[in-house]
Amino acid sequence: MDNIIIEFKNVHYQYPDGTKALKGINIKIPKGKKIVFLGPNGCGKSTTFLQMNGVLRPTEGDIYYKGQLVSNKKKPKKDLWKEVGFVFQDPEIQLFSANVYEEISFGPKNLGLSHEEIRERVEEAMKDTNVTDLQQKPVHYLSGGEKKRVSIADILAMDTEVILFDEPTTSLDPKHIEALMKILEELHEGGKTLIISTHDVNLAYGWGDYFYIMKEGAVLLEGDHQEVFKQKELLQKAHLEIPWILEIYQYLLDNNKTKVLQPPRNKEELLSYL
Ligand SMILES: Nc1ncnc2c1ncn2[C@@H]1O[C@H](COP(=O)(O)OP(=O)(O)OP(=O)(O)O)[C@@H](O)[C@H]1O
Repeated sequence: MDNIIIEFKNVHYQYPDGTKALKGINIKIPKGKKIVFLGPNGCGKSTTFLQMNGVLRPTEGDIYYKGQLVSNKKKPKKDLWKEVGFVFQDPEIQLFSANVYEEISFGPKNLGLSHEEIRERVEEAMKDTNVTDLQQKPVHYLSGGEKKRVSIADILAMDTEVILFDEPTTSLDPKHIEALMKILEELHEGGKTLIISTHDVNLAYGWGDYFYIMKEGAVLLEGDHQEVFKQKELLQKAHLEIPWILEIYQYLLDNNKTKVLQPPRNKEELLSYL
C-alpha cells in the first residue's frame, strides 16, 4: 500500500543479555496518522521505537520504510534518523550539548543546513516548546520538565517526516502537556506521521487515529478507538483502564440519560450528550 510509511513483518528482537523483547511484531503505520502504542511497563514499546528509527535492528524479521527494506543486515539504511525522529522517554539519554541552543542546533548542523536555516529552525523549535529564555543555560542545570521540552525541541528542529514520542508527557506539568498537545496537532496538520507511546489512556483515547495495545513483546489488540476501547477484557489483560469519558458515557446509556449511540471522543462531546 502506497500510504504505509513504516511496516514491520514478523519482527523479533532479543537483547544481548538474552531478553526476548519483541516476539513477532506485525505493524503497518499509515502516513500522516496519529498512532498510539499502549501497554504495561516492559511490554516492548521503547524497543519497537528503537527499531523504527534504526537504532536497533531485528534479530529476525524485516522493517520497511516507504516500501524500502531498511533492516537488511548486510546493507542497513544508516540515515533513517534523518527521516524518523525520536524523542526519548528519558531526556538524559538524548541531551549531551553544553547549552540549550547548542543542543537544539546539533541535529540541523549534522544535516548540513545553512547557518540561517539552522538559526530559523532552532528559534522556532525553542518558541514552540517554550525554552527560548533558557537558550544559554547549561543543559545539566535544567529541571526535568525543561529537559523534556528541550528534547522535544531537538527533534522538532530536525523536521523529520515521522516523529516518535516515547512517553512524551512524563515530567511535564498540565500547562506544558496542553502546549505539547497543541504542537502535536500542528505537526499533524502539517502532514507529519506521529507515533506516541504512553500509559495515559485518557490522553491517548481522545488523540489517536489508530492504536496498538502491546503485552509481553507482542501486539495484543489493534484498531481505531471504537474497535479497541470496547475490548474490556483484553484491555484488562494489558493492565489498561477504560477511558473515564467512556465509563461516564456507559453510565449515561445504562441509565437512559442519553440516546446518542456514538461514543464521545472528548469532554466537550460528552457534555453535549447531557
Ligand atoms: N538494553 C537492554 N538490555 C536488556 N534488556 C532490555 C534492555 N532494554 C530493555 N530491555 C528489556 O526489554 C523488555 C522491553 O522493554 P521496553 O523498554 O521496550 O518496554 P516498554 O514497553 O517501553 O516499557 P516502559 O513502559 O516501562 O517504558 C523489558 O523486559 C526490558 O527489561
